Amino acid sequence: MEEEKPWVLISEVGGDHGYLEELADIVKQHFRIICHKELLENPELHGPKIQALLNWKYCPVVEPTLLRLLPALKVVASGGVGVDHLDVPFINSLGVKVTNTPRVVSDSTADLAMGLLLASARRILEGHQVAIDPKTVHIPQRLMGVQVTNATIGIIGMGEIGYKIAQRAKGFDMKIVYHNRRRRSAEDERAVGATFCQSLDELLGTSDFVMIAVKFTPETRGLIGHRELSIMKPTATLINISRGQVVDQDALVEALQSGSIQAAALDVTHPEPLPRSLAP
Ligand SMILES: O=CC(=O)O
Repeated sequence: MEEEKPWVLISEVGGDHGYLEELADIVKQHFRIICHKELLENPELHGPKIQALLNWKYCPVVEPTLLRLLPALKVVASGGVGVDHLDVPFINSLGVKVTNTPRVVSDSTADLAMGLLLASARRILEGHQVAIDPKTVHIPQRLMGVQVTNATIGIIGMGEIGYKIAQRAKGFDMKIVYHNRRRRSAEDERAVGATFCQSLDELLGTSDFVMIAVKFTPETRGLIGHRELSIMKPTATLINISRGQVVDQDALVEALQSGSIQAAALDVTHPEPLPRSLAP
């Protein structure tokens, strides 16, 4: 019976930040869904029934004022790996657990990382522009791009996703170097042909593609700034699949404008989306 299902709060079904109908239908098999708007219409009535809150990075729903309306809440279940959009200590202090979905998105994130690398190296977006806009001047040499085969990829952060990127890079005959808090086992290194760089600077100075795959933490905030970008080769590309805040964005814009690096391929920015003035 519907009444017996536990109540779960989600932002909305549909809309910009909401759940797709078909996903909400899966949730409905196990839960009674209540949306944010419905809760706020009568928080005294609905708030105490809610035991779970479904969330993900783009869902700006978990604030202290909201959580205080939910005395029976047991879990905030966040889709994806990163939980940096949540104040985990505060949520835990209310006796509420926070869960995420590690591993589920690792393959697709590694695929995307390679997609960005290839799109940038092979000028796929520029080629698309030429194909769809007859006014674009077609200078074939501009679309020649840079070679991926035999180029060096430097992976910063060799966790689950970083390692999967290395596996893919091996398939492209790339030379792989990496920097990580902990060195991977000799067996892991051998399997993908990766060489450990004790120093980040060494990786930055030798890589044609610098791939940022670190977790976003206070230690990795601003990891790549003016100094780090200045060490990179002028022909190098920076790829970021971590979080926008890992890179000093002003420094990156400057490095690109001055030609101190060649290109950047970004899955993440800060803020997201970028204001029109900064968007490419
Ligand atoms: O950005 C996506 C994630 O953290 O899973």
